[in-house]
Amino acid sequence: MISYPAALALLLDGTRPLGVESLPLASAARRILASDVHSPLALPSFDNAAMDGYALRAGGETIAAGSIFAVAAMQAAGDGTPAYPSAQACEIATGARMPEGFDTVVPVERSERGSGRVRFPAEERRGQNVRHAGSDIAVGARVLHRGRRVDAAATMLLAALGIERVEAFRRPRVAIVATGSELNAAGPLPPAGIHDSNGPFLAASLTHWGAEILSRSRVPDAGDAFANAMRDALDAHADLIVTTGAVSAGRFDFVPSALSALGASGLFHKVGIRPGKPLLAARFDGGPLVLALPGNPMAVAVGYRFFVAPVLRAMAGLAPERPARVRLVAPLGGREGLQHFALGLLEHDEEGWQVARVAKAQAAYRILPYTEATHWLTAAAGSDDAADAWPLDPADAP
Ligand SMILES: Nc1nc2c(c(=O)[nH]1)N[C@H]1C(S)=C(S)[C@@H](COP(=O)(O)OP(=O)(O)OC[C@H]3O[C@@H](n4cnc5c(N)ncnc54)[C@H](O)[C@@H]3O)O[C@H]1N2
Ligand code: MOO
Repeated sequence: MISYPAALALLLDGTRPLGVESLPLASAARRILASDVHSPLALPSFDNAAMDGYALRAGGETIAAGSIFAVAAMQAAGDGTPAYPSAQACEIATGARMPEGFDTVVPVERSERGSGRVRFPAEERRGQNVRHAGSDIAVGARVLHRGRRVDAAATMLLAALGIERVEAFRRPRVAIVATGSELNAAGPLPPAGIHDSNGPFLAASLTHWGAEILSRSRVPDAGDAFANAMRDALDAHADLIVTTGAVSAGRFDFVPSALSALGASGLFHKVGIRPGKPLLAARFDGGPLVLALPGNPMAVAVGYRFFVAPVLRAMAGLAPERPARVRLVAPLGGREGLQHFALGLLEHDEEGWQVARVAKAQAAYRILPYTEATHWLTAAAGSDDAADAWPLDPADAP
């Protein structure tokens, strides 16, 4: 049986970054940048006031308490007047451009206004409350890296720089096939029926990642439906097909033989992990990778998190994810020789340090602990009281 690191290496070896497309910023939310972004502007682009108040030419290092200045003008945000050559002081709004030669802003709360003049009762420092051009970002600086997700913060930055289009990796095209004659859509169930939860889970996870879902089907354990779903996915030029169920050792576990009958070459079947051991990977020559996840819900969650997600990262040109190392409240446990993926909760100890606890009552068929967990935990090399912690959803990983 192949180990998890060896299985992952096989998958990543055969995965290349997808193509690149240019997108308007408004359509780029959650996409992954395919090239570095350099700033076309300085930010701020001009010296401006950090407070509503009075812009001054200070003269010396300080402005003595009780100083009186003549007020010549009002500089509002958006005003383009470059200079007031004969003025000592002008009223100014937060964000308004500092007129040429003005170097200091005194907030309005520390001023006493008279007619045509202003008095400052306390001593003030030269240079205060001015936001200098380029003090956030210099022209030409590399501000976002290739591989960065266009999240809300990146969107704010790109918009501030006036960048209208970005280069992003094409979205991976994924087909989802849930197998099982027991599966039903939401609604009343027949006596031995269950609701399909793996299909909706994968669709939600992949959508959140930013994949394009080509199709999501539910097929019984007999007949041609599975083969037809595979052919449809091939015709639609899927990059990846994710199936669930029918991959283990039982009489109805037809997925391995069906895939090989369709011409897919097996990469591995059964991995030294728990849960998710019966997982299978195959590839259609010149076509999509197939990840056939075992049917139990936690085998699907692990299959998505530790097999599908690393492939999605590689398709977006991203380096492998690095987990955080956390202190464990109690050892992870688990059987020797298998790599265990345990649901965990990051909590705070009495002193406020973050520590990890393994979620109670985990089993491959139990869904409730998954909804209560915050992270996946795996054993950290050489330590019983530490673990590697992976955000529950890989879309949240940097
Ligand atoms: N004799 C053996 N039996 C089993 C083995 C084994 O090695 N030898 N492995 C066990 C493990 S581990 C797992 S995991 C399961 C995986 O089996 P399959 O991939 O063949 O999956 P199914 O038998 O089709 O389903 C397993 C389980 O999951 C439920 N299921 C399936 N699809 C869905 C879905 N879309 N939504 C919700 N639940 C689903 C299904 O009803 C079964 O209860 O096999 C063990 N057995
Ligand atoms: O993958 Mo199975 O769910 O290990 O029990």
